[in-house]
Amino acid sequence: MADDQKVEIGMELAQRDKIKKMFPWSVSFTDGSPGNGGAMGDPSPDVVAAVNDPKNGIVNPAFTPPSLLSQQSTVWTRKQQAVCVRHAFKHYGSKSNPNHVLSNLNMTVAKGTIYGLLGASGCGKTTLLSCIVGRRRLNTGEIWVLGGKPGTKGSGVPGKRVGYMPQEIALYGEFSIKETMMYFGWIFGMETPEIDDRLQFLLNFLDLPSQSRLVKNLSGGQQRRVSFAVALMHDPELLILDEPTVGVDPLLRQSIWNHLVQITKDGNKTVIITTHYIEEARQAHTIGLMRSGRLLAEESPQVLLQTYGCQSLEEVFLKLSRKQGNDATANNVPEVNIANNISLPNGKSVMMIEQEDDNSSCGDCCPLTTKGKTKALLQKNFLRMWRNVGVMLFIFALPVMQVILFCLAIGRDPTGLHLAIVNQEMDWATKACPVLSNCSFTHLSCRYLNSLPNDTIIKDYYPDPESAINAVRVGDAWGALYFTDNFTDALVARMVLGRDADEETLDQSEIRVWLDMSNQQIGLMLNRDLQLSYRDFAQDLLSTCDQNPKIADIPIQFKEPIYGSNDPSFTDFVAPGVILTIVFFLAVALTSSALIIERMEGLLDRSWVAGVTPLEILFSHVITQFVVMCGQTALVLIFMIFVFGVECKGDLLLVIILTILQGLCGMCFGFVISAICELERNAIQLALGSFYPTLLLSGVIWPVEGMPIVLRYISLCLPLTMATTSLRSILTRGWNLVEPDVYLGFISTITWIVLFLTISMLVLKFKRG
Ligand SMILES: Nc1ncnc2c1ncn2[C@@H]1O[C@H](COP(=O)(O)OP(=O)(O)OP(=O)(O)O)[C@@H](O)[C@H]1O
Repeated sequence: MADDQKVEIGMELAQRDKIKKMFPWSVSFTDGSPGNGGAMGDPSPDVVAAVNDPKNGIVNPAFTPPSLLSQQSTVWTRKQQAVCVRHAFKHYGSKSNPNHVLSNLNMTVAKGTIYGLLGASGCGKTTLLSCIVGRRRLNTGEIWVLGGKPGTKGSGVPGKRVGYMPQEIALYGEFSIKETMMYFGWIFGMETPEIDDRLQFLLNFLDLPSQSRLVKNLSGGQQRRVSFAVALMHDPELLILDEPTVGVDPLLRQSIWNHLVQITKDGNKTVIITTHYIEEARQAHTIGLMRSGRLLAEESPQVLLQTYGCQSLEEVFLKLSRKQGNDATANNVPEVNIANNISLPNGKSVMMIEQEDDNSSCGDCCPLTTKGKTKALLQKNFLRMWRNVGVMLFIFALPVMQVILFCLAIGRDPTGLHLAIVNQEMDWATKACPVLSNCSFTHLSCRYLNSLPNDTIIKDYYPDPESAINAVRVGDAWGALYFTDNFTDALVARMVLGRDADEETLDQSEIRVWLDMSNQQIGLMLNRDLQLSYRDFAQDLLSTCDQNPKIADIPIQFKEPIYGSNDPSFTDFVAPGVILTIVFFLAVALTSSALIIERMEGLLDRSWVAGVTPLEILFSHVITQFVVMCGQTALVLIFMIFVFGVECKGDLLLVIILTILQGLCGMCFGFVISAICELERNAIQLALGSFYPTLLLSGVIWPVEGMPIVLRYISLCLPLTMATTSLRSILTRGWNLVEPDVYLGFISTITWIVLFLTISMLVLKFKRG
């Protein structure tokens, strides 16, 4: 050990004794030896005063520029450290198969210094920084940042006291450099002119291209510099930079380091920086050499070089790594804990008093104004949408297209259906219906055939029943009709004789039909048309013969329906559900990946670290989506009701409100997906996967009353079911809010909105592990 170091340690010990004697109840010292560490409760004002009192031979570096520090040793309280990490453990993966990344790591960053965190790839540097800025939480251990634990009121994070440059680029590609700066500047509560000034400085300093260039069009190195500029934007107290010099040319790298040295000179700014260029870290005041989740050493570069007798920091690192490797092989991994004995820029050692933070001393960490942040977040959401033409088209063209396709493709009666007809009364050779000699009309079979709707049915004539049935079998026709050669006489006899008609007469007067019922819609429609045509034919016949046409009817008379029409269409039944499904799932599609994309690009974390809360992020998305939703709802309803004439008997305002609420509900469901899923792929799978079950179970395409009883209850619990019933009641029955069927749809939708929002809030809040 060098002589001057021995002297310092002697001085430190003397000072420890001095303070211990003065304030034995409130302080303790840690020196890395087991059992000699830990916090000791709140500092007494006397301790703080004594610590700051030059008469005690103690200087607080928070108030003294490191460069001006004298030969005295220094005692710091935890409040005066920029960052302090104690016994940090962090693992990824499950408890049964954990990947240990931080293992009992201690780290102390003195205020007003540059701390270079060095280590091999994958040793846990980014994880450590993520925990410091509150992006992740330790499994055990403690972290203090600027006097408070990350995430608490007293800490600098999240908030404007910290500038964070993550390893990912974490910038919005659709933004120009200026828009990027505006966004983060507003989030940090800066005024626009202030941002402009700072922007000009950063453009020059970091040699950035024109401020109007879009970030996505910049080179990788330029993007990293913009990311660095964002961290510097608000001139924070603590800069945490994860590899800011990657992809930066040596000249600019040097000027970045010069800048860092410059800003830390007056002792008010602190920098933690990771870099793979180990030698550039010589300019740091303290170097933390990290390997396998712990610090091998934490000292000034000069002390490290001297202590290990090396020419370069790389050599020191290799030496320490080998040493740790050997120790680990011997199953005796040493814990290098020099965190309580910190080196200052002037090469002096500093002791630390372990002292709990005082959260009330928040000072300048007051919350940022929500107004600026909301402005920034809203502008960001709209700008991202506006710059992305595909998204814009998706947002407004897709609902219109879906409505048009629905109205054109669904609910209309099929046409052009082939029927194989065998009419043995007809002249097969001429395919003509001879006029009866004793009557003014043709055979009744021909007359009946003429009454069939021509647009629906195409008549194909066959000579015998076998060939007609075969035509159905091979798919040439949807059904076969057979008239006996005595059909007309038999039918007349049947009508005249009534109940006295014999079996043969009844048999001969029957029209025999074989239908292909493999397609229910077509089968049922042919069945209906054949029967309705018979009724018309029979009524016509009876009136020709001066008889009451009513005799042809079955004795059930359907009066004018109370709701709907006598000829209801499938479109009327499905339209309400389709309107809501379109709006609901478009909202799901839009939002289900919104947060994931930001999270994957590191943007969500960056905004969080800057002080944006999950609530504010959700709120900004809700507002943006609401505007979009109004546009989509207007388009869907205009096309459905005014262009395609879907009936709306009720209050249009209720229809609009319910549709918008359903859109909001879909959006909130999208947020839940977005919050739960890590990957966009998973979110898409979940959103698509939920589409069909919801559609099938919500009574959109088939009445809920047709489901087994258990499914009915499940169905009623889904967000679309009651809303669909409600909308259907408004549109087709003209009901208003006093009817249970209507107001239950509103209540169910609002309940789901609240539920989804709460779930996404909770997931967003507690997800960071
Ligand atoms: N989200 C995660 N889930 C699981 N493992 C992770 C996750 N993030 C990091 N790891 C693992 O933790 C270890 C440390 O990663 P970290 O990114 O902290 O290293 P690093 O020192 O920053 O590396 P580099 O210098 O290459 O950036 C690595 O083994 C990495 O694979």
